[in-house]
Amino acid sequence: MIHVEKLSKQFQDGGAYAVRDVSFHVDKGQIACLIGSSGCGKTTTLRMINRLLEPSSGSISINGVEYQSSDPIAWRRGMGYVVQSVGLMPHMTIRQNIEILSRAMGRERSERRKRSRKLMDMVGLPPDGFSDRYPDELSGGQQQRVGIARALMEDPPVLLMDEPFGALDPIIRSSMHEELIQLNRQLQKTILMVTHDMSEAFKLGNLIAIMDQGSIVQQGTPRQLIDQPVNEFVANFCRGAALDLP
Ligand SMILES: Nc1ncnc2c1ncn2[C@@H]1O[C@H](COP(=O)(O)OP(=O)(O)OP(=O)(O)O)[C@@H](O)[C@H]1O
Repeated sequence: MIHVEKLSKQFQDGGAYAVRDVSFHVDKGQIACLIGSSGCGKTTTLRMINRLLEPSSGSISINGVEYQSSDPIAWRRGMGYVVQSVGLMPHMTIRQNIEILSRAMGRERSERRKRSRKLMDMVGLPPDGFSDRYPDELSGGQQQRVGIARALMEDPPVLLMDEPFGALDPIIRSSMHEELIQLNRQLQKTILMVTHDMSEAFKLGNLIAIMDQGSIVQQGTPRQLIDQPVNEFVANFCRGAALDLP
């Protein structure tokens, strides 16, 4: 579904690589996690997939369509993007925030209403109580749910998530994890998530790619990484988080 091949990014010609020769494949319905320490190239990889950044080299395809051969706007509409800061419009109600893209696309009001209400229910924000509230009247976890509903509004097959739960306290974070797993069982989206939390990656990811200095050091299922780490760096990453695995 998401196929990335030898993707690289240098922000300056001849400069250091922010991302170097990154390749991975995420199947439909899977959740893949990119994990690594700060500055290792996770966000840059996600931004290239969303075409917010032009790769220096390499290829990306979604469902067999190469990004070079597709229109950037159409490409971006095929994926929802959820970021840690959520980025809700403070002067718009929750419903308006969720509907923002479909309104810009000229979808009919009744169709929009129906879909945004369904999504609010799905992410655990009953529409009768939340539709007309403003973002600053919601908790961090509730705002994050709005961000997820907004990303799903146009029903994109792919969800890109950049540290979506990073700002949440551990208890809310854990319940958001459960909800994301449930949601994905229902919707069968293909999710690529950036995190720096290995427990989160182990809990959510069918595929985990550990990055260091722009490159993937190892990728595999949680079990593969724990049982066959390629080096001490991977073993260290897995050590603490592995205790939570069944
Ligand atoms: N616009 C830019 N211009 C120049 N260098 C950049 C730019 N954006 C990112 N970089 C550099 O690219 C490297 C990778 O950054 P990136 O944001 O992808 O890391 P990250 O793994 O997402 O980090 P974090 O976990 O801290 O968000 C870093 O060295 C960063 O300084």
